[in-house]
Amino acid sequence: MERIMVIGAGQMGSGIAQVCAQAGYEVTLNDLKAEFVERGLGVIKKNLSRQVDKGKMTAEELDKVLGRITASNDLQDAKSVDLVIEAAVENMDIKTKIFAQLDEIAPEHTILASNTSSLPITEIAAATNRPEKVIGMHFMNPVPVMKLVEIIRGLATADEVYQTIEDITEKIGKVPVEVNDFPGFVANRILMPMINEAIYTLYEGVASKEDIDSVMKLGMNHPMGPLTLADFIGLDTCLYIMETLYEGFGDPKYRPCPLLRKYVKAGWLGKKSGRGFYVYE
Ligand SMILES: CC(=O)CC(=O)SCCNC(=O)CCNC(=O)[C@H](O)C(C)(C)COP(=O)(O)OP(=O)(O)OC[C@H]1O[C@@H](n2cnc3c(N)ncnc32)[C@H](O)[C@@H]1OP(=O)(O)O
Ligand SMILES: NC(=O)C1=CN([C@@H]2O[C@H](COP(=O)(O)OP(=O)(O)OC[C@H]3O[C@@H](n4cnc5c(N)ncnc54)[C@H](OP(=O)(O)O)[C@@H]3O)[C@@H](O)[C@H]2O)C=CC1
Repeated sequence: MERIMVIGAGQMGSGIAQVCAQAGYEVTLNDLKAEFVERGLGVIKKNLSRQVDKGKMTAEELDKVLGRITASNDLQDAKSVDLVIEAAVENMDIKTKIFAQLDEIAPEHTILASNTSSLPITEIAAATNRPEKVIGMHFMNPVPVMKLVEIIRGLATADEVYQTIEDITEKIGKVPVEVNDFPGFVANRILMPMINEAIYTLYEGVASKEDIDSVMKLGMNHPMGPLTLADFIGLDTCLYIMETLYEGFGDPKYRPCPLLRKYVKAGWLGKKSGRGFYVYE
C-alpha cells in the first residue's frame, strides 16, 4: 500500500489527504474542478503552516508533505493507486456512480473505501464487482485532530481487507473501531439524534441558540454546543444523516426537524457556506 487517492477535496477529503501524506503515503487529491482541489490544498497548507509556527513541524517537512500530494480532476487517476478513500457529498446516487466508475478504472487489488457518515456500505459495494474490497472508513471532523476512525464492514467485506484498513488507520495515527453496517453506524446513530433534538429545542422556542449551546458546553463539558457542532459538520450533511436514519430504521423518532430542512433549503449550510445557526465571517 503506497498510493492513496482521496475523492472530494472538501473539509473531510482535504483532512484525510493531509493525514495520509503526513504518514508518508503518496496521495492523489481529486475533486470535480481544479479550483475545488486548490481550495482543499490551501486548507492543508494553512494547517501545516500552523504546525510549523508552533514548532511542531519544520518547514522542510511541510514541503515534503505537500510534495506527496498530487492534484487531480480525473477519476482515471485511480488506475495507479492501491486504495481510494471517497469523501464526496453524502448522496447515495453520487457515491454509487463514483464507485461503479472506480471499479472499472482501478486495478484489481485496489481497495475502495468510503468516508460516508451514514450510508450503507453494502449498497455502495453492490455498485461494484468487488464488494469484498469495499469498506467504510469513517473519519471524524476535524480529521487532523480527531483520533477515531469507524471501520465499517459491508456484508461482503473480506477479513484481509478489514485488516489492511485497520493497519493503515493505525499507521496514520488514528484509533480504529470495528462497526457493522447499520444506518448511521455508531457515531452518528448517537450524535445526530442529539443534534436534531437540539434543533427541535430551538424550533419549539424552549431556549435561544446560545443558551442551548451553553447548556451542553457548560453542563456536559462538550467542547462545542450541538448547534455550533451542526454548523461545523454542515447542515446538509446533518440532514442527509437524519434522513438515512429515518428511512433506514423506519422509526419516527429519527424524523429530521423541519427547521433543519428549512435552513438547508435556504442554502444556510453552516460554517462552510458562511451561515447556519450562526453567521461566520
Ligand atoms: C458528522 C460525522 O460523520 C462525524 C463527525 O465528524 S461528528 C464531529 C466530531 N467532531 C467534534 O465533535 C468536534 C468537537 N469540537 C472539538 O473537539 C474542538 O472544539 C476542536 C478540536 C474542533 C477545537 O478545539 P479548541 O480547543 O476549541 O480549539 P483550538 O485550541 O484552536 O484547537 C486545538 C487544536 O486543534 C487544532 N485544530 C482546531 N481546528 C482545526 C481544524 N479545523 N483543522 C485542523 N486542526 C484544527 C488546532 O490547531 C490545535 O492544535 P494544537 O493542539 O496542535 O495547537
Ligand atoms: N462534515 C463532517 O463532519 C463529516 C462528513 N463526513 C462525510 O464525508 C463526506 C464529505 O463531507 P464534507 O467534506 O463535509 O463535505 P463538503 O461539502 O465539504 O465536500 C464535499 C466535496 O466533494 C465534492 N464532490 C461532490 N461530488 C463529487 C464527485 N462526483 N467527484 C468528486 N468530488 C465530488 C464537492 O464538490 P462541490 O462543492 O462541487 O459539491 C466538495 O468539494 C460525506 O459523505 C460526509 O457525510 C464524514 C465525517 C464527518
